[in-house]
Amino acid sequence: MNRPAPVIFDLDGTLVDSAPHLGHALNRLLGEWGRPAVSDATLRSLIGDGPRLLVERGFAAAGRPLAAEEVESVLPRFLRLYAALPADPASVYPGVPGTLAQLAAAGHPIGLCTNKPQAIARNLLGELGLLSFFGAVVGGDSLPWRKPAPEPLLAVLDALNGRPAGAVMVGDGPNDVAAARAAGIACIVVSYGYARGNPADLAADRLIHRFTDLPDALEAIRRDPHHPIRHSHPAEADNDLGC
Ligand SMILES: O=C(O)COP(=O)(O)O
Ligand SMILES: [Mg+2]
Repeated sequence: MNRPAPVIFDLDGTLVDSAPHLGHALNRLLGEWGRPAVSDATLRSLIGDGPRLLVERGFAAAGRPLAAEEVESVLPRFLRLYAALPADPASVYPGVPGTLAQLAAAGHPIGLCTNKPQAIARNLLGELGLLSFFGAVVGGDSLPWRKPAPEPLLAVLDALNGRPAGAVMVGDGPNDVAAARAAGIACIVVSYGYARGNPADLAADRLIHRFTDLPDALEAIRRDPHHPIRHSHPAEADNDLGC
C-alpha cells in the first residue's frame, strides 16, 4: 500500500483566525502614526501576503502610503506589537487539533507553508500546542520567494522527505492555489478564511466548509485525482466558522 500523501497547510485563515491579533497590532501602529483604524473587513482583505504588504496596504488604506524608508522602521515595530500578543487558543478554527491528530495517526507527513515570518509562525503554533504535528515549517522569510511562488511549498515537501505524487496543499487564498498549481500538486481550499472574494472562484480541487471535512476531501482526491471541482454542500457547514 502507498504511503499516505504529505499534506501542507497554510496558517492564517486556514488553521488560525489571526485577523483579530493582526488587526490589533496594525491599528495600534496606525494610531501611533496618527492614522485612523482600518475596519475588520479591510483588515481581512490585507492578509495573506506577509507582514510587509499588510503594513504597506494598511497605511495606504488609512490615508496615504508610507515612503519606502518609513516602511523599514514601521515593519519591525509592527512585528514587535504582533509578537507580543499572547496566542489565543480560541483563534484555532474548530476541529483543527483533532483533525491534525487524525491525519498524523494515519501516517500523513504534515508541513506548514505560510507567508508569515517563520519564527512567528513556529512560536504561534507552539503556543497553541500544534507545533508537534509539523515535520517542516517554511515561512515567508525562509527563502527569497514566498507564495504564490512554488519554491516554499517544494521546500516543505523536500524537508518532509521528497515530492511524492499525491501531495496536497490546504489553504484559504489565491496564493495557496497558485503555489500548489505551480508546484504541480492538488489544492483544497477552506471557505472560512481570507479569500478576498468568493472562495469558490479560486478553482481549487476541492472546497471545504469545515476543517473536519478535510480527511474526506483528501480521500476523494486520492481516489479521483483528475476530476472537476466538487464542493461539499454549504448547507452542511456549521455556522460557527465565521463563513
Ligand atoms: O499574510 C500573512 O502574514 C500570512 O498568511 P498565510 O499564513 O495565509 O500565508
Ligand atoms: Mg492564508
